[in-house]
Amino acid sequence: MALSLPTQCPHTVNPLRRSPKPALLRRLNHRVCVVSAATPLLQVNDLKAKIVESNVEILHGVNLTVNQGEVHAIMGKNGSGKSTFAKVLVGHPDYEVTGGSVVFKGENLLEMEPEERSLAGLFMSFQSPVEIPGVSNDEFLVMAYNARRKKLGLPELGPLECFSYLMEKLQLVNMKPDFLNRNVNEGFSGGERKRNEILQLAVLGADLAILDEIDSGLDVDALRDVANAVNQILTPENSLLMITHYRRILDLLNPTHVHVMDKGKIARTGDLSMVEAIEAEGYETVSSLT
Ligand SMILES: Nc1ncnc2c1ncn2[C@@H]1O[C@H](COP(=O)(O)OP(=O)(O)OP(=O)(O)O)[C@@H](O)[C@H]1O
Repeated sequence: MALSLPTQCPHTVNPLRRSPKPALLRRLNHRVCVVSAATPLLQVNDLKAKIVESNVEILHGVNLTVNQGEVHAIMGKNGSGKSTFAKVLVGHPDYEVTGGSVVFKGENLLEMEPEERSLAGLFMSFQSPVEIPGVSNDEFLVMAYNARRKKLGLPELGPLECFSYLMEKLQLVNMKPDFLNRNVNEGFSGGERKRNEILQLAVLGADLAILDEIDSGLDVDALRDVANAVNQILTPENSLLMITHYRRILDLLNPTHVHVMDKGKIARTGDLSMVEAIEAEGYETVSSLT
């Protein structure tokens, strides 16, 4: 079966979010669609990258533009390069960029160190969040948050202000305060680690949040909490790039764009209707069009 072109405008308003500033209202396929001012946040052009250790190229020319206020989902077969793409964006040392460009907020992202990328407003939640033995969650969050405030030219928060700020964010992700005293991810269950990643995102804030399979291993209540929190974190000024295999989270986060990655490239871009076709027919449907 051939995939049809999107029947839904990729800029269709997410009812759970504040509307982007409309530059133009257009009626398309009987749906009202807000075309945003389209301020680019991330511009990836023909990005190629290899594994440092083996010299094997995994990304063979990725093209992607994420504008402010957009929610993008990347799907694709196991091993198609989704996580590699996300890790290359945050500067993971296992990979070397061999071609192409990445511009983030008008700056050459590839020239920045991983820490600079984070301070510039890029956040990534890894598929398997790591433990940081000996560092408590609250110490870690306060240190990282104050570093980001410093970068933004804001004064650091003192212990009392930090405590109330962290409590507010804990409530947002529906986590118990005990988690603040525990070492980062040490002894956390798989689902607790994922929730803790969203706590980090809520505390630090981000212009672009990359969530790699944040939904894997979450029970239904945790998935709802995580999606609610992410929907509250999203504004018309920031954006989300999520990697997922499942429709459940897409229904909760209502992406403006859905991409399918295949063999290290974005093979197809559409909307949620494309996910229905994939679920019915599998990824071969998409591959056959590339
Ligand atoms: N550091 C590495 N060392 C060896 N092989 C790697 C490394 N990183 C990625 N690969 C290989 O690159 C390919 C793409 O991996 P990647 O994790 O990006 O896929 P994915 O699309 O995220 O898959 P999944 O849906 O299973 O999570 C795979 O074949 C993987 O084995």
